[in-house]
Amino acid sequence: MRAFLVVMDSVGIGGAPDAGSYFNDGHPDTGANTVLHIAEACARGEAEDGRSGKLHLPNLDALGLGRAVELASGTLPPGLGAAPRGLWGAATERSKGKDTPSGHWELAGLPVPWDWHYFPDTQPAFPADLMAKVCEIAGTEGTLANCHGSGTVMLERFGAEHLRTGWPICYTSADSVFQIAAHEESFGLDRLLSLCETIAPLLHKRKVGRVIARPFVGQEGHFTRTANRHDYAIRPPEPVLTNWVQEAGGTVHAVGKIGDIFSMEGIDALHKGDDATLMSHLGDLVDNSGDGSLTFANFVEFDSLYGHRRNVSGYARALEWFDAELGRLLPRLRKDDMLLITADHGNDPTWRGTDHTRERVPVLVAGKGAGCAGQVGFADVAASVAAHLGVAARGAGRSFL
Ligand SMILES: O=P(O)(O)O[C@H]1O[C@H](CO)[C@@H](O)[C@H]1O
Ligand SMILES: [Mn+2]
Ligand SMILES: [Mn+2]
Repeated sequence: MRAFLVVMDSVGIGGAPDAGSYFNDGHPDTGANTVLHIAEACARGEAEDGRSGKLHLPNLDALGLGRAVELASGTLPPGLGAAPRGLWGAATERSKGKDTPSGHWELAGLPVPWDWHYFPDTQPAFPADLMAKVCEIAGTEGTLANCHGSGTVMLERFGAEHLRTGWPICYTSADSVFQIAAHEESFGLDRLLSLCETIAPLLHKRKVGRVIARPFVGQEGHFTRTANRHDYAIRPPEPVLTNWVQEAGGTVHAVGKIGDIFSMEGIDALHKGDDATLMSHLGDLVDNSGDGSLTFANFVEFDSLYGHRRNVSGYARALEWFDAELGRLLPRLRKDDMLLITADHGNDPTWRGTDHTRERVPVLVAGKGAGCAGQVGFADVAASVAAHLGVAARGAGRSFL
């Protein structure tokens, strides 16, 4: 018996009761709904780049995706809504944060027990003592940006100046993050990573969730970010699902960003790469992982390549790719395995701004029961995975199995 917990990063389904307390460009997230709005854009023929027509997700829908959107938000997305054959529901987050660590920690049984520190959307956004420390560690006379912004826009605005001055580009978002972009060759990748690692404890002490290194390459007008991004995240303050499973003797495989998000807490093996590579790692683990193991996977490209970039066609393509891959994975599960698909927050590509959107998320379970689990909490996911593996859950949730 094994468990596969798969997070489709940012694949929200609307309906969050507290969406009005979260913002994009100063406007509340009320009404944001990632899956519904993508499906509606597809049905209107407005997502035709590299794909065509209605959103086609037969495998996710057969697990209950369409019905989960309806349960979460009251509207059935066009093209979805088949009668689910497994156990399905919608989960509501209670942590005060619509970012990746908040979502994943709560899915792993630990609602965030504090208020994250967010930097104000002012210029400068960062306190002077912090920037002085960055300069001291980097050995530069100054820094660039010092504001809220989208990473690709930051490179367009400050990339050339960065090459001229050698100063690191420091920016943030609606999340509790401190991001540093620097050129891999002219500034140096190792130097950027060591700067981020050295400054991280100072930020963590102030309850900033993550320092993110954002290396890039290229010349003015053609800057591109590389896969060498690295997140330095606060360590979860209490044991989470990965620890519970590991302490009970099960092997824990982390696929994708999971290692970073949990600071490697309770993780035995790490499998990294772009989403296509991660899917082949997940396939290998479905074929070969041992009895009692937990595989915890995050597929980030929905969010990083399409959600933040407000690219509706790209997001639809990524969903359709994932769905087709899922169709190849499901028949390979063993009869007592459970595969649970969920998400960590929303990132509605039709919404204003470039930040995440506060939403409910789908809970789609293959291999374990059938029917509607109803409205559940994020932490109930951890309790259910633990229950399936026969491991004692110590978190805030209750099993819906
Ligand atoms: O715009 P980019 O640099 O992709 O940054 C995004 O990525 C961060 C971490 O997921 C988010 O907080 C958002 O700022
Ligand atoms: Mn995320
Ligand atoms: Mn994101």
